[in-house]
Amino acid sequence: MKLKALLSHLSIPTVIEDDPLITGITSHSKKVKPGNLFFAISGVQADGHQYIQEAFDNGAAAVIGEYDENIGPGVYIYAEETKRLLSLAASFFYEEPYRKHKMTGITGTNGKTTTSFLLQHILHVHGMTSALFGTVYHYINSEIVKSSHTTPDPVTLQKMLLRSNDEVVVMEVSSHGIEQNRIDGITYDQAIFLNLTHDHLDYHGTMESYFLCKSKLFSYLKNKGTAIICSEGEYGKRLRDDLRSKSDLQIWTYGKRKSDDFYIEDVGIDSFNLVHETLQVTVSLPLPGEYNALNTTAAIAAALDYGIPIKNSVEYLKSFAGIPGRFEEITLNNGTEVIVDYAHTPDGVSQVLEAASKKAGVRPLYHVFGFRGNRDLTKRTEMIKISLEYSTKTVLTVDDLNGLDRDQLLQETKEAIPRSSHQPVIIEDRTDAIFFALKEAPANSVVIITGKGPEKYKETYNHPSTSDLDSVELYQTLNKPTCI
Ligand SMILES: CC(=O)N[C@H]1[C@@H](OP(=O)(O)OP(=O)(O)OC[C@H]2O[C@@H](n3ccc(=O)[nH]c3=O)[C@H](O)[C@@H]2O)O[C@H](CO)[C@@H](O)[C@@H]1O[C@H](C)C(=O)N[C@@H](C)C(=O)N[C@H](CCC(=O)O)C(=O)O
Ligand SMILES: Nc1ncnc2c1ncn2[C@@H]1O[C@H](COP(=O)(O)OP(=O)(O)OP(=O)(O)O)[C@@H](O)[C@H]1O
Repeated sequence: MKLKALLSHLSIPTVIEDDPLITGITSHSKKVKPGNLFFAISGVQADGHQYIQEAFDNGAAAVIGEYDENIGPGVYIYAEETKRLLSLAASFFYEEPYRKHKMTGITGTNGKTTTSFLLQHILHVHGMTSALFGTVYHYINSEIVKSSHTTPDPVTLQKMLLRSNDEVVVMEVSSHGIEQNRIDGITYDQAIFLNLTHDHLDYHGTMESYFLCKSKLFSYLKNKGTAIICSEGEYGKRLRDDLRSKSDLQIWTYGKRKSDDFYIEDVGIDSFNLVHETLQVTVSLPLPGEYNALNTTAAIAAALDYGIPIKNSVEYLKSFAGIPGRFEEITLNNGTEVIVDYAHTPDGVSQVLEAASKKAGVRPLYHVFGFRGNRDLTKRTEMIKISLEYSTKTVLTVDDLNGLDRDQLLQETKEAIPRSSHQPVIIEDRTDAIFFALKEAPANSVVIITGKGPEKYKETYNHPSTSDLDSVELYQTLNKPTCI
């Protein structure tokens, strides 16, 4: 593609003489290959304008930056909002690959992974191929691809859309992805709003700006595209009302009220009732908890929008095999049930502990969790309070240091503990904390470990490169009953 054609698409006015062939697009100077177009971006950690010389040294054909002065030895083009332009340029360069697919974007504080797995399962059993881009992994052309971001950077994202030959692409869309324009240059057929609760305030500052960011996903819908909105919670209702007043979208709500287009009732341990128009069906819960009845309903509604009858989806979900680290269960030799879950927000922890305590009934419930360094500090006290409320014993440990000093994270964790007669136990090493809970919990109890799900431990533990489930399995092995 020629540079001038690309600039014209981006509506960047310029009078340059050269019109070099652009061989690729990047915003990282070290990834520049000869003939690439480099976008200089001012980021959180670094300023791409400092690397323009390096980009030219590596063979950049041209650079687009936000400094209104000629920088470097080659073709430099001034433009505003290089983050947005990078995404638009990548989409145009790869010939708008979203057009090959039916595109689903899923956003919300919690439940994106769960809902995307449920929807993908329905699509597959129905015989539709689908890609999945998300936190646990990306899945393209029936192959698993490692995921470093929930919503990848724009160039990676456009390459993935190009590479995928799948009929549908189901994408988790994070608020970071929206805020950083990673999804610009994509138009969605359907978008799902799951919920909005306390998280990421270190990044968004206030719930209001977090909401405005999340709701922006719906401006990427095509004309008459479908908005599927959970109307539980104030933000879902607000989004529904905002969209109803100013768009020509098909808006479907789901929730616990009869006024919802998809209405759920009688959520039990194993099943719930779903009502849509004149149809009433009993749905077997693919995962425990009322929140999963809502996630399931979102997936069923999305599938219906793609032409899959509700009764079929309900049938297909009976063979759903679960999701790594989302209410993943293992039973110990002494009858104790262990649940590994990814809950890492106050709402997530509250929802999963409610489901776990229903499971436990009168049996003791032990909860092991910790916090990630350098992340939203303001949610921590609330999470500990919720844990103390539901659990017989709370064992606090460390999640990931994420660049923070271990002692500092422990100090911050201690400071987050609310005054209460019922206090948590603190055990620094995560594996030790898990072993402690498994040993201490009487036979036939329930132990829930939250925060990391399937992720491997990183820098902080005595058993690095294991996951919570690995630690539970290691405990089982070490405590095998001996046969006489
Ligand atoms: C805070 C944040 O989100 N940062 C993301 C952002 O980085 P940035 O633009 O601030 O980049 P930067 O590191 O400051 O560098 C600025 C520019 O200089 C360039 N540079 C830098 C160094 C160099 O040698 N040469 C060079 O050209 C960089 O390529 C970049 O263009 O854009 C990058 C490319 O898209 C992301 O990789 C990076 O994600 C960081 C690593 C990250 O951890 N992000 C997390 C918080 C995130 O995005 N998470 C969400 C899920 C959240 C959730 O729901 O839990 C996700 O979608 O994954
Ligand atoms: N609808 C929901 N409402 C509240 N909590 C939920 C909901 N769905 C899932 N959770 C909780 O949140 C945890 C994370 O779920 P999931 O991975 O599906 O969310 P996510 O939005 O993809 O999170 P992330 O983007 O951080 O990976 C689950 O393990 C569960 O404890």
